[in-house]
Amino acid sequence: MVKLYIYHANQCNPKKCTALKMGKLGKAIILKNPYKIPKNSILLNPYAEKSVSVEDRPIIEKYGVTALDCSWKEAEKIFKKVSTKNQRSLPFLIAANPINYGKPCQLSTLEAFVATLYIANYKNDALSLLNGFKWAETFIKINEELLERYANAKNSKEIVDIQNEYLSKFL
Ligand SMILES: C[S@@+](CC[C@H](N)C(=O)[O-])C[C@H]1O[C@@H](n2cnc3c(N)ncnc32)[C@H](O)[C@@H]1O
Repeated sequence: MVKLYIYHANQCNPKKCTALKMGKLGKAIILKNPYKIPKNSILLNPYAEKSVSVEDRPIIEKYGVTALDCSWKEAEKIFKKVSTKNQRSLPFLIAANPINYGKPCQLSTLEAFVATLYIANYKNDALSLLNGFKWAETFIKINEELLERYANAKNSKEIVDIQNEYLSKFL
C-alpha cells in the first residue's frame, strides 16, 4: 500500500473529519507538525499548477502522498506557506462527502487520496480506502467516467485536456 500522510492543522470538526478517521483506521499517518511533511512526497494542493498523473508513480512509490487537512477558508493562506517541491492539484471531480456534496474540486481529504491513487493507477489501493466511509462509494459512482479517463492519460497535460474537453460541453 502506498504511504499516505496527512498534516492535520486542527481546524476541523473532529466528528466529521475524514483525516482523523483515516488515522484511526490506520489508513494514513497523521502529522501534527508541518515541518514533518515529507519533503519529496506528492503534496495535494488544490492551487498547484500541475495535475497529478500516472507520471507521478515513481515519486508516489518512493515517497508517498501527503494531504493537508485544514479548513477550506484557511486553505489558500496555508498552502502559500508550504514549499515542498512535488505539489499537485487534482483535475475536475465532484465531491460526494456530506459537507461539500456536489461541489466541484472541493474534495475531502479522503476523496483527494482516493482520486490520486485511482488516477495514478493504484486502483485497488484507492478502492480499499473507501471501507469505513458510508458515502464514499458515491464518490466513485458519480466520478467513474472521468476517473477512468484520467487514469488512462499519459501525463498531466493529457489530464488537463480531458478535463477541459469535458467541461466545454457544459459551458
Ligand atoms: C481543505 S482539506 C478539508 C478537510 C476536511 N476536514 C475533511 O475531513 O476532509 C482537504 C484537503 O484535501 C486535498 N484536496 C482536496 N481537494 C483537492 C484538489 N482539488 N486538488 C488537490 N488536493 C485536494 C488537499 O490536501 C486539501 O487541503
